[in-house]
Amino acid sequence: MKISILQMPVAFARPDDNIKTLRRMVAEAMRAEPDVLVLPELWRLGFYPQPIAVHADLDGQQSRTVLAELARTNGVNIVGGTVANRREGKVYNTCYVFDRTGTEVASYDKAHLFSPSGESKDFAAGREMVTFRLDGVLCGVAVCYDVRFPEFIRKLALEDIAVLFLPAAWPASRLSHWQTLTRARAIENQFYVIAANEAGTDEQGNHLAGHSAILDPWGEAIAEADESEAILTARLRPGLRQHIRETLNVYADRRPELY
Ligand SMILES: O=C(O)CCC(=O)C(=O)O
Repeated sequence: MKISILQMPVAFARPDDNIKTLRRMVAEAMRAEPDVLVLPELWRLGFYPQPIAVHADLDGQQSRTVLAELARTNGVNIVGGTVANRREGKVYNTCYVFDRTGTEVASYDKAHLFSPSGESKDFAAGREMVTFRLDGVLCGVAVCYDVRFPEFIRKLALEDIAVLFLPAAWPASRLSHWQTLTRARAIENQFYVIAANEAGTDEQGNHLAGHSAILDPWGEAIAEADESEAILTARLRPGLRQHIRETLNVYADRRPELY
């Protein structure tokens, strides 16, 4: 499986400009013939204009239409970052996933909302973990702040996912946390982590960390971006996870009766 992360620079509260950037970057990324494209968190708006209910995409319709079309016309799977979407009077921070035919195969509402920035007041929290298959590979998704909750990620790991997608809008001021936590989740769970962050500084002065990375199940970054706009591509090795688990099998040595 070949994966390309689109480390997008996001224009604050300007969906049409962001959709243009997305289309440009998808066209460029497709030259490497990836199997999966991965977008960052809140790529349509930035993190995040208020009141969010006014800016949010109604039931994700605009975003889902664009993502489904890009998946279908390019014949590529898309893990669509996240989109603020309004449904039943609430706003969720949701990741939509599409297969190569443009069919939506999963959607995940971010479960842990970042209270320091007020996200937990403005958004409603998801209530479910989500797994899905892309080209037959079992995958899971978590969003940004979710990475700070290892018990949540471990639950996804116990579903036996091979790849964790992690769209984010992670600030530059906590870059070391981003790098450490994403790597730790890959090492402790022995799966691939596809950490897809935004790039640049938006009009509100939010300085995003960039540094998207593709981490293998040994915790090595097989591809890593710097701070600026980037398309980051790497091929996952199908046998590596199995090999690592045969060498150092933390799953066999767990003591769940103690915790
Ligand atoms: O956990 C952090 O430091 C950043 C989290 C965040 O920005 C988010 O969840 O959107």
